[in-house]
Order: sequence, then C-alpha cells, then structure tokens
Amino acid sequence: MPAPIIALDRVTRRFGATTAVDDVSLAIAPGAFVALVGTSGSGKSTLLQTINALVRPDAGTVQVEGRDIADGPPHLLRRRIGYVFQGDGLFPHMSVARNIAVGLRLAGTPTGDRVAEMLDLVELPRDLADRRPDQLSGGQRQRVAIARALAPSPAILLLDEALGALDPVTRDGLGTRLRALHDRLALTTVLVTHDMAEALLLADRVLVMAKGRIVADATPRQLATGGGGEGAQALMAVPRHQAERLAALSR
Ligand SMILES: Nc1ncnc2c1ncn2[C@@H]1O[C@H](COP(=O)(O)OP(=O)(O)OP(=O)(O)O)[C@@H](O)[C@H]1O
Repeated sequence: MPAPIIALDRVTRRFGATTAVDDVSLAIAPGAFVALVGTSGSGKSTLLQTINALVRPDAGTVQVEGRDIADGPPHLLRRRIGYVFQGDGLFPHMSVARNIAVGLRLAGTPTGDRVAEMLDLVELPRDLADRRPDQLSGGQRQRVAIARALAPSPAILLLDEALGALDPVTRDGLGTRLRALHDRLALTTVLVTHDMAEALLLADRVLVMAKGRIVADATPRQLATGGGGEGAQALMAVPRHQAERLAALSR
C-alpha cells in the first residue's frame, strides 16, 4: 500500500465508564473510499471525529498526510478535511452561497466563482444560491452541505450518516453522485453509515465496528461472498435477506 493518508495507531477514547474507541489501529490509503459500519453506539462517529480532531484520543496517535495531528492547529487540519454530518449543519440564517463559502472565508480565500462551481459540482441549479436552507428540500440541503465541505478543496472527506435522513430514492441518487465526486476529485472518503447495503455499493473497503473495535476489514466482494468474519456477516444478513425476498417476489 502507498503511504497512508490517514493512520491511527492504538487510538483509545473513553467517555466516563464507556470506551467508545478501544485500541484501534488503522491505515487508509490515499484515494480509498472506506465505509465504517456497525450498530448504534459501536464507536463509529467517535472514531471518525478523531481524524479531524473534534475528538482527542486518551491514548494513541492519529496521523494525517504523514503528520501527527496533535502537533498542529486544528483549523489548519480541518482545511484539508471536509466534514458532513447528519442533519446537514447548515447555518439557517445564511444564504446557500454564504453557507458554501464559509470555509473559504475562514481561510481568507477569495470566494470568486467558487460558489457557482460548487453548485455545479453537486448538480444544484445556480439560482438556489440566494435561498436560505429552509427554502430547500432535505436532499438539496444535504448537497449544499457536501458543496460546503468540498469548497476549500480538501484531500479528505468525512461523512457521518450524511445521507441518513433522506428518502431512499434521494439517498441512492446522492450516494452515487458522491462516489462519482470522490473519483473525479481523487478524494479519500470515510463514510459512517448504519446501512450495510449503502456501504457495499459505495465503498472499496468496509470496516465493521463493535464495542469500540474494528472487528472486520474487508472488500464488498469479500463480504458478499461470505467473508469478513462473524460480526460482518451478522450485518450482511439484512441486505441479503432483503435481496432474497425481493427476488422471491418476481418468481
Ligand atoms: N460526548 C460524549 N459523552 C459521553 N458519551 C459519549 C459521547 N460521545 C459518544 N459517547 C458514547 O460512546 C459510545 C460510542 O458512541 P458513537 O457516537 O461513537 O457511536 P456510533 O457507532 O457512531 O453510534 P450511532 O450509530 O448511534 O451514531 C456510545 O456509548 C456513546 O453513548
């Protein structure tokens, strides 16, 4: 594997008596699309947030682009990392354009045509730029959140249940678009999701978390053909069962 763009070495994070992330080591190659799946409370969001320093580990180190993130200021790190979380997190009183430009303004980068470019990138009409978030649909808001995360040209995109609140058709369409953006912009993407089918269809590599640990690390093909171990196959039961029931309907 080429030098990892993200490397966690024995990372642990506790909240009181709960060990949210338990001694996790992980290397992610540049350009990878990694899905992090697992049941609620297994530590996915906490692990994701150690990468952009929203969560500080109690033990262990996190390196991004070869540097220990504890050594530099978080705002510089976060310019290299786009972050989208569930519920979009847009500023409700700001226009779409101002929301998209927030990261650029913080970095002191001229906005120029960037807002229009970003709207094109996420396939939203440019005339939405002057609307406020509450004048958009949920799917459109989520696309604005993605545009905002990508506006400063980050190398890494972290998505925490970014598609979770959407209807299945919008979710599927936006997922496909995200994968295309990932490929086109040569991003490294880490997607937290509850949905194993989404992970299998979008990612190159699926990590399964349980009780703060990574219990499986496999490709979608390995998982689909019965690999990845017990923890992974337990999560595979849902999409497999659904596929079987759908197939049975057409017989
Ligand atoms: N700020 C916090 N304070 C206290 N406990 C926390 C905090 N953040 C997370 N936890 C606990 O750490 C554990 C892991 O939480 P985390 O949000 O990382 O899981 P998750 O897999 O992302 O869950 P979900 O899928 O429900 O979002 C849980 O038991 C949670 O209650």
